[in-house]
Amino acid sequence: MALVAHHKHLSLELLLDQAPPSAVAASSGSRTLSRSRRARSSTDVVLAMEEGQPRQEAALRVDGRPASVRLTSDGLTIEFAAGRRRCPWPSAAPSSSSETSSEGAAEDWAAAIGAGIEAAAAGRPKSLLVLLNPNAGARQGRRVFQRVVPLFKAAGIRLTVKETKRPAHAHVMAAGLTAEQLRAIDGIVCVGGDGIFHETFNGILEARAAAAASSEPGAAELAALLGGLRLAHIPAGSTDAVACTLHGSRSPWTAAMHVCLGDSCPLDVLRVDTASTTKFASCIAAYGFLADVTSAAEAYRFLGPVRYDLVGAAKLLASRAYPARIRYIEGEGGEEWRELEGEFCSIMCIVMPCRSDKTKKGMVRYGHLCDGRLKLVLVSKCSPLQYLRFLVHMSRHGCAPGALKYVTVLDAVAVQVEPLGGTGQAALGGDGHQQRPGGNVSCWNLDGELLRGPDQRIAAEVHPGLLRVFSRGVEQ
Ligand SMILES: Nc1ncnc2c1ncn2[C@@H]1O[C@H](COP(=O)(O)OP(=O)(O)OP(=O)(O)O)[C@@H](O)[C@H]1O
Repeated sequence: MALVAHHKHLSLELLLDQAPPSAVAASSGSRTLSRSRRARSSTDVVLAMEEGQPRQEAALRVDGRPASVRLTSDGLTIEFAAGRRRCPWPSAAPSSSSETSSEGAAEDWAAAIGAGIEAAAAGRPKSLLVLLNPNAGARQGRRVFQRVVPLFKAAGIRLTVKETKRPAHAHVMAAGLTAEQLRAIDGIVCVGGDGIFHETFNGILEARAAAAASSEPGAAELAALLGGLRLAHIPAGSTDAVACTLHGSRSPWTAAMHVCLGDSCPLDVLRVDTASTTKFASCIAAYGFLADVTSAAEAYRFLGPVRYDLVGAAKLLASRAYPARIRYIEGEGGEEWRELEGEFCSIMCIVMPCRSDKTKKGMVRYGHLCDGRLKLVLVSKCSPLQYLRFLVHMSRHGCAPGALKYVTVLDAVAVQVEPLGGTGQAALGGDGHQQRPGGNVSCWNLDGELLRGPDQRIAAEVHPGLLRVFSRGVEQ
């Protein structure tokens, strides 16, 4: 039995093994069961039922995307996501409401369609933990989240919301999730900037590694539950490179829609080891210019996101270069370590394309979410004007090999960096770097979070698909 809805812009199809009994009895051949009326959207849908078309699968899809159904006093309400050319998703899920011929028929249809959705939408989450940073970006985290809550409600998703109270709180909350708490959720939604997403997945991966290494009873289950979690980023921060890269848009509705629809894809993660700690980055590990800007901008947080532009301009004029020794294994079938040494304004290990308002096509234009590689970008010592040229070029075209003489771009799977300023050890001062006898030492910036500590030598390696995220990648 198939339920088909016709509309000039939409196709809606419900495929069921078995029709609801009373609905089948009420129909003969192909007939219109109910007529639609204008609801919250301008979409008119006519539901028609066709008999004698046995199908193997059960699904309710509108334009190929899963939809949900609710039985209200008005009749059936079918809610679905419709893409638009300029804004990928609408500001609220459009719905179509249909008047049914009788209350009994409406109930039968609601039950049948609901069963179809259950069967078709196995990947859609039912319950989510929300970690919200109210101080992210322009302190609009709560307001942004309230605007997308109706989407989660429409999709029938239960939300448990926890706000962060201080830096690193998301890390602690994620790392402290018990097996019982994890069994009750299908994923974690991070609301804020790249920082809260970074802290959350670092907490998850840290707890997962500890559980995997433990022989305690229940540790294996805990590791499996942590490994099965999907993460989402609803953008409300300063840069929001994670959401921009996962969905090609900085829209919170787009990000929320991908969660509601249960989209899922693997994401590469960079493991960064220092002598004393292990951290993970999903976007970028950067030494030099970016870390100096992030570190100095901390003092101007009250200015909001504009602090990065102001501090960035000052750091550009100062244009520091840092001596370092770099070893790397090339991405294309490489096994041997290669080595180079020099003075660099910037050393960047870019894991995902890193799209943002400043680099709309990505810092790495043709990068992937899960290709097991990073782009090693080395900007050799240069003048402020040359560095500005690099920034403008990267913002327009991304980092590509051979584009600028003083910029080296390499495909790699593993990188080791040893700062050679002074003793190779940085004691971080207020502005993130400190003059040493023998040269300067900067610090590492992982997804916008500074890697504090005296020893800035790192060994970094890409772990393909270590995380799962609510995304389908960027649709062209
Ligand atoms: N309640 C809180 N109060 C103060 N800081 C917090 C709070 N919750 C999280 N933080 C910290 O805020 C920092 C930035 O968070 P986030 O990335 O979400 O926002 P952002 O505005 O985009 O920040 P950034 O520009 O630094 O990336 C993180 O280092 C995090 O530890």
